[in-house]
Amino acid sequence: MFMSSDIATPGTTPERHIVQPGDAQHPIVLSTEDLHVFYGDKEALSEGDLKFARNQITALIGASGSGKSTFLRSLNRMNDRIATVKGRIMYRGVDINQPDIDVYEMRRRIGMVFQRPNPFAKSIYDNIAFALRLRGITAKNKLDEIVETSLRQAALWDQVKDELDKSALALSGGQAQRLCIARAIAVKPDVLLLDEPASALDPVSTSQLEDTLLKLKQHYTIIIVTHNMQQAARISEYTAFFNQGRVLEYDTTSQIFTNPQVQVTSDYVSGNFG
Ligand SMILES: Nc1ncnc2c1ncn2[C@@H]1O[C@H](COP(=O)(O)OP(=O)(O)OP(=O)(O)O)[C@@H](O)[C@H]1O
Repeated sequence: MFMSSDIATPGTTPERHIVQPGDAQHPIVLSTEDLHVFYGDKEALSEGDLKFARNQITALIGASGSGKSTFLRSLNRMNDRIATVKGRIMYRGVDINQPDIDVYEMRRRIGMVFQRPNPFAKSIYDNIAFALRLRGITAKNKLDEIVETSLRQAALWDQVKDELDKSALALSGGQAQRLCIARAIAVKPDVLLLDEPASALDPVSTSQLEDTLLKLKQHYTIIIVTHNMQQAARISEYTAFFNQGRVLEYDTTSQIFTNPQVQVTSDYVSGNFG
């Protein structure tokens, strides 16, 4: 089932065009309702009500400062200390933007990978085992199993399996970013948020990361901020176009790139803006 809402007067292009995802095969896992984000008294995000469907990749695109990271970071409450986030963030029927939510546990379900790879100054193995031990998993065979599975899912196992004791700081940028993905998935999240995860990577590492994400979507719901249009087109099913703190267009990625309904989206994806 697809829900569409346009705001337009006859004979003009719409100001906004929102087609939300979701069907029996891809039910909605996460959604935002009446979301507003303020830094001090400045409203950085006002119209960003989106739904995200299971086992799909959604790309968030838009010019610098349009609100993509603000939106993404709100989804697992990374903005709690720096911004006021009003509205509902519904995760599997629960509003996680409520004060009584266990934020630590919520972030286990909704994990995040940042722009710059940020491995801990520990061994490759311990980068993954660290959070597991904190959660009470201490049996060596269990830790070994999860470390291996996570590294395999992140497409890093074959490259590092013989040097798990090596410092993670010695990995290349692309490998370090895949280690950060392995670390995020080791705690068995449901949703993965990625904020420009390839911006510090070379083209080969970027391509490997994209292949990894395409495999990971079998298990996770993925939301990715990217400035790279080709990347959004290559990997995502849905794309949201942000402009000045509002989502102006949300639709299937093929529609956004081949037949955008809003003029500003069209200008942006064709490179005439931003
Ligand atoms: N910590 C902060 N304090 C105050 N204002 C902020 C803060 N972070 C972001 N903003 C402002 O909020 C608006 C949206 O910023 P945001 O980083 O979400 O945009 P973006 O689309 O992710 O940009 P970029 O692509 O450059 O990362 C901008 O006007 C920005 O200056």
